[in-house]
Amino acid sequence: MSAPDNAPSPQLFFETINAFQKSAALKAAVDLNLFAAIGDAPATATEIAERCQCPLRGIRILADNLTILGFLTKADGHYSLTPSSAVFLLPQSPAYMGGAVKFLLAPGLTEAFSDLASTIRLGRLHTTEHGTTAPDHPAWVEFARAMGPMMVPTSQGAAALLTLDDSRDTRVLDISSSHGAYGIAVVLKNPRTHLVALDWEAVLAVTEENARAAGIANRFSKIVGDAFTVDLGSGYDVVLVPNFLHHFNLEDCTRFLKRVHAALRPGGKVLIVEFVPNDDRVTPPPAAGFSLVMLGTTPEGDAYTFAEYERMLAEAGFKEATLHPLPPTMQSAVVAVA
Ligand SMILES: C[S@@+](CC[C@H](N)C(=O)[O-])C[C@H]1O[C@@H](n2cnc3c(N)ncnc32)[C@H](O)[C@@H]1O
Repeated sequence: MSAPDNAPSPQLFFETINAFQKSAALKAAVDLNLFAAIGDAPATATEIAERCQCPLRGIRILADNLTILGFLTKADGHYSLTPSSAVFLLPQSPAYMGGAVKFLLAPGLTEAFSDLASTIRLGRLHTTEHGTTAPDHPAWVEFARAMGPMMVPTSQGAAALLTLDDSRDTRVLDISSSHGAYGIAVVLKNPRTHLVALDWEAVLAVTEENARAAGIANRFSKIVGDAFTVDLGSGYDVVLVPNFLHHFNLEDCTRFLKRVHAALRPGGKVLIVEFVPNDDRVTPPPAAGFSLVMLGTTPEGDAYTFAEYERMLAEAGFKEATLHPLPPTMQSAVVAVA
C-alpha cells in the first residue's frame, strides 16, 4: 500500500538542506570537463576516468550522482549525455552554460547566502553595505564574461519584439550592457541602428570586445558610469533595460524610469527584461524565486510583478505597458511607449 500524497515526509528537508551538494557535483563535472569526456558516445566510468585523468572511484560516484540528478543517463554501465546536457554543457556548443558557474558560484555570491538569517534580522546585507549594487563591483566583469551565452535566447526574443524604422538612422541605448547581447541583437537585426552601451568602465571593455566580434564596431559607442547620475543623452528610439531594475527599490526604479522617459524621443520605447512573478509572488517558481537572489545580494532589490511595472511606468510618464513572456527562457519583457 503506498502512502497518501499528503503523508508527512522528511524528503523535502533532506533534499533542500543538502542542495549545496548538487551544486558541488555539477561544478566538479564542469571543472573536470566530464561532459566533454563523454561527448556523443556512451562511455564507461573507466573510460571517462581515463579521459578526465582522474582516479576511477571519484568519477564513478560523480557520474552516478549526475545520473540521479538528471544530467546523464546510464544503461549497461555506460553513461550518456541527456539532450539538454549536450546542448548546454558541451563546451563546443554555442549555448554552453558551463562558464556561468564562475559567476553563479563565485565566493562573493555564495558568501552572501552564508547567513541569510542575519540579513533578514538586520534588514540589510550581513556581508557588505551595498552588495552587488556597489559602484564598479567586480562581480559584473565576471558576469559579462561568463553569462553572455546564456542571454542569447532572451536577447533574440527581446529584439524580435522591436520594429525600428529602417527608412532613417535610429539609436538604441542599452542600460547595463554587460556582455552586450541585448543591444547587439537589436543592432544586428537593424542595419541603420547605432548602439550606445552604458555600464561601469571595466564592464564596458567586455561589451566593446563583443561588439567588435559581432562586426558592429562602427555602430557602437559607450557611456561610462552610474546609470542613475550620468548624462544618458536624448532622442533614442529604444532604451533597453535588461535585468537592471530588480537591484533597486520601487521608488528608485520609478525615478530611473523617469530618466529613461526623458532620454527617449516621443513614441520611443522602453524594453525591460526581468523575472516577473505573478501577483501571488510564488508562481511561476523560477521567476518568483529570483526575489531570494535579490534579498541575499542587494540592500533593497526584488522581483517585481507586472502590476508593479505598470505602476512604475505610468508614474514615469509611459503608456501602453505590455507583458511578453520570452520562452524558452524564464524571463519576460515589459514594453512601454514614451
Ligand atoms: C544582472 S547584470 C545585467 C546585465 C545585462 N543587462 C543582462 O541582462 O544580462 C547587471 C548589470 O548592471 C550593471 N550596473 C549595476 N549598477 C549599475 C549602475 N548604477 N550604473 C550602471 N551600471 C550598473 C552591472 O555592471 C551589470 O553589468
